[in-house]
Amino acid sequence: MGKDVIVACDFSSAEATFNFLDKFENEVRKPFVKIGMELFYAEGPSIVREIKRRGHKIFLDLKLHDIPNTVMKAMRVLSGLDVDITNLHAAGTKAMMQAALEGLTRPDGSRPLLIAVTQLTSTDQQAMENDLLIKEPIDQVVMHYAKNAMESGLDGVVCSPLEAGKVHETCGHSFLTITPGVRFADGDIGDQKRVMTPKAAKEIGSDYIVVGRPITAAKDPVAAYRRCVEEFIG
Ligand SMILES: O=C(O)c1cc(=O)[nH]c(=O)n1[C@@H]1O[C@H](COP(=O)(O)O)[C@@H](O)[C@H]1O
Repeated sequence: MGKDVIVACDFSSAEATFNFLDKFENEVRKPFVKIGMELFYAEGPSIVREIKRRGHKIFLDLKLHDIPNTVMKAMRVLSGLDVDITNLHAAGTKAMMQAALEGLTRPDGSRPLLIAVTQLTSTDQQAMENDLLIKEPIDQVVMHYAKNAMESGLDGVVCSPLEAGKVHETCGHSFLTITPGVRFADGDIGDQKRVMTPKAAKEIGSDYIVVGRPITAAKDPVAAYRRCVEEFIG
């Protein structure tokens, strides 16, 4: 899979999601779709099958974080869904990540890509220090979690584009960086803290950008998607 723009379909129903995806029917590049907690909790596994049937690649973003046995068994269930990428929190430890990988691997050896969330892009240094009591600089924490994920056999991390270059330096260029926290230069940041433009994310070497509201809340979502593709892929 090459560089791509992943569209976060943070909607509360299948109807709203398909109304949105219908707008992209004539696009040459079919959007890579992220299904997150809101949509998955509302519609269940059937939404994954329906979006897949329409020919979209899928990143199932449920951010698992629990004891290793629970995550292993949950991942075993998710391995029955035909998704391309799924994720968990690196903070769950290496033991949890290894158990997740075991659960996600199907009897024939195939599996979706497994990606670890490092520090959420809505977290800044101040929140890390005050709320989480983590005193190290945020990029060092991200690199440490990225190394843990790599040593656990995962395929990459979710981080801010700000950290993507350093993750590749630390973990190699085939270790994927999937980067939310993306905003146009003239856009509203909202609850995100560590942000970059699609163009800057390209320059720093992100493999995928994840973009939600700048596309879903735009007056013309297709134009906003094309702008992301143009800036990030060219
Ligand atoms: O795992 C994620 O996708 C994720 C991790 C992270 O650190 N930050 C983050 O924003 N996300 C997701 O990326 C999307 C970003 O959406 P917007 O802020 O609307 O562009 C949301 O669906 C988030 O759940």
